Amino acid sequence: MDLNPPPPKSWSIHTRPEIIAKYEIQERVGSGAYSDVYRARRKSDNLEVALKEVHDYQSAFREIEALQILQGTPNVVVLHEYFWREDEDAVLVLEFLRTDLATVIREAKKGGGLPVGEVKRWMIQILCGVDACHRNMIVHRDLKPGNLLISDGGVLKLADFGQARMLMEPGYVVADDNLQLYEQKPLHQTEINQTPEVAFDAGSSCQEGNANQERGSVSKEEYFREMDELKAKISMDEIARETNVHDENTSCLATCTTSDMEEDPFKGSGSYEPAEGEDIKHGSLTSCVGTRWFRTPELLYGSTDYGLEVDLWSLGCVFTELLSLEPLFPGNSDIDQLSRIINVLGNPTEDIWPGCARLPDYRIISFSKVENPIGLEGRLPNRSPDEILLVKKLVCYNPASRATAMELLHDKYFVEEPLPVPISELRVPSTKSGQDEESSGEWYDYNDSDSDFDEFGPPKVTTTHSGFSIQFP
Ligand SMILES: Nc1ncnc2c1ncn2[C@@H]1O[C@H](COP(=O)(O)OP(=O)(O)OP(=O)(O)O)[C@@H](O)[C@H]1O
Repeated sequence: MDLNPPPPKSWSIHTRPEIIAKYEIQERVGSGAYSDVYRARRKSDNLEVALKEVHDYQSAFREIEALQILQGTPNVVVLHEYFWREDEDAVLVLEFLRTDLATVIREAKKGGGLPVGEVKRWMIQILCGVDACHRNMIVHRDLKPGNLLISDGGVLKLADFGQARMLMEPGYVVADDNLQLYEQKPLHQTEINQTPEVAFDAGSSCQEGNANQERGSVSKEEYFREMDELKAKISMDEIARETNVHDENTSCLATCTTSDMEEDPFKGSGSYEPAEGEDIKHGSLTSCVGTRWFRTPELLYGSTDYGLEVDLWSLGCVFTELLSLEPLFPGNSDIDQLSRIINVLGNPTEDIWPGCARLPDYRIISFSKVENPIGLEGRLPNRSPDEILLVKKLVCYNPASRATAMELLHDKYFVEEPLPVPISELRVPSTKSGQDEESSGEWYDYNDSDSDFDEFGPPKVTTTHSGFSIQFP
């Protein structure tokens, strides 16, 4: 007897003729804030794929745009094609990746740790993926172990570009004097899925008579023209929606304006709204991005003109987790998140982080002086000085001081013994287990445990001309 309930008939993906004509949908394998993901087989050649149905327009647009630009990059998930008809959710056809780095970490914790050679190989692959994004001026904004998917052969791929932003016009690629290392990155070509032809369903299907017509690969110019048309269409829709989205200068913490005083001031801390209302031309981005545990201090203090460096902080948190098998800053609210960071790194000041005092929420929330911050050494007690140094290059207050992905790829850590193991020797879990941030069951393990927030006692809230200020004793 089959104990699994039949899938609800209302799932729109099951009723889309253009999709079921080409793909046999097998099971739902995951869901996120804006999407449902299904495992499926392409009928023509039996290829296993992931169908990601994205329920948010902007998130779908961002993911498609970023993945198109990054196509052919070995450490970024492959987008085979996508379907996007008017008035329906976008469905992205992605290569299917069975597991992720969160599962690797969880398994390692159960099974006695990760050998240094494996840690290095995972790190190199992540760095190659992030470097490819940053060369194209794409900021991912949601790097975390659960978004680093892994193929059966051990190739790690950045995924979930729903919050990604392009910081420059498409086509801009950062030059690098030393491309050699990037090209020589020690990936095994045979293990890399060949990038398939990308078919554009969106542009054609929006036009009468062309629905569901694949057109094969198109030139870059044609692609950007299509994207421009799509953007114009989206912006019309957004006008209607922007009346009730975040103000572009409003941070998660800064939901605490005077008019919101009757509401819980920490309400915004769990909010991961898509970055609507952003004005990239004027350098204004939302600070409500990413998953809290991996979110930078500048975002927590409400910055709206940040850059690629936000990914580098997240990368440092991921690396620390690979080394310690514990999340570095598992905050349970944005304020708790900041307090955990301050307990490790000390209070941020203009001396170590020029410009911090000008961040929107820097004066709104102040913490008592932490006399003896435990430092990253304290969070990585059994790791080598080289490993701690590597993490320090990323997990530092001043965004300008964070090392780039390319700089880290050149770090001597990766060429010293023990050397990174070949990809074929990585131990790859055969399935995925749960999620890696506060929405997961694991969150409860951290929720009441060592929250530094508990130590602060009740905050003192004072009304100011711009809102209010919160002082922790
Ligand atoms: N290509 C893929 N192959 C296999 N599983 C995938 C693939 N892409 C996504 N998934 C799984 O589907 C789930 C949701 O995917 P994803 O994180 O991309 O969606 P999201 O709505 O953007 O999520 P989030 O809430 O993290 O922003 C995750 O568990 C992820 O591991």
